[in-house]
Amino acid sequence: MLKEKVDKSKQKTSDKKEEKDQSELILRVNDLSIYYGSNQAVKNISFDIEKNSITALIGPSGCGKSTFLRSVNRMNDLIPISHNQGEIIYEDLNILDKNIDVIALRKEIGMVFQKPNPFPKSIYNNITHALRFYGIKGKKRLDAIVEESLRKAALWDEVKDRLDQSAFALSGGQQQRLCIARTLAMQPNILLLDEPASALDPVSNAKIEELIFELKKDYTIVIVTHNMQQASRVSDKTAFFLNGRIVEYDDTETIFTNPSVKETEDYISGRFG
Ligand SMILES: Nc1ncnc2c1ncn2[C@@H]1O[C@H](COP(=O)(O)OP(=O)(O)OP(=O)(O)O)[C@@H](O)[C@H]1O
Repeated sequence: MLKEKVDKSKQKTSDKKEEKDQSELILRVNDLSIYYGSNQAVKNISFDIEKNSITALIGPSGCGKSTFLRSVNRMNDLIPISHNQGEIIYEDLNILDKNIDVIALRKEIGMVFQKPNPFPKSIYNNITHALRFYGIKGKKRLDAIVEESLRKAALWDEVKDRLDQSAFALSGGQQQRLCIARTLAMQPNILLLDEPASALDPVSNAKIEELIFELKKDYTIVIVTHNMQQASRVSDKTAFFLNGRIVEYDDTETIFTNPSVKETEDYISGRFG
């Protein structure tokens, strides 16, 4: 759908090998810089994200992780002083291109925030709200999507008998799984998770972590986390951000057992940040 909205001819590449390589990648970040006014929060970062992988973004507070994450589904557009340079290539299109249909983009690239933010509606309507906005109708169809998304978010068994109750009657952990279900209902390709478990109790935290691992089969996940154990347990790749730059990006196992940069080692061993 997103592809229909821009001039495809400009974006095509004729290089077959490159096409093959790209088919295994879902995002390619090229020389991306993001500013708030004159403050450069993200500085010339370049890296690739593979399909159906979990990528953890780690680094001390204020180093640009959330700013980068928000740029992937254009949430930074909501901050008037924010502007950027460079590219984030998704399906041969530059997400940052002004001609991109941002509504369609956010359907394909969903985001879940640190604090659960359900709508002041029933559990059922939390899931169907956006579906109706996108023209998906019919009780049978909506019922099926509600059940499927709640099952995927490991919440169905806990709420199936009270779908008409307010989402606010759920615990924080359940509310966060509802927010994940709401995002999954849109059938996204990529899930952006900004510290999705950090505001939750340890049991809910563990449930979300288990869920993230499960979801990897069907989605590409990019997660910002301050929890080093969590990053090392769930992710395939880890990017270490420092002062707006990616200092090291590698397989998670390498980052956590044999990092090549001293700052990475200092950070993951708790010596700063
Ligand atoms: N809405 C905003 N307006 C202006 N500056 C912002 C805004 N959001 C973030 N910044 C600035 O951008 C820089 C990077 O912030 P960002 O929130 O991306 O870091 P972070 O690594 O995600 O931090 P944390 O781990 O604490 O969430 C910081 O200097 C921050 O002050």
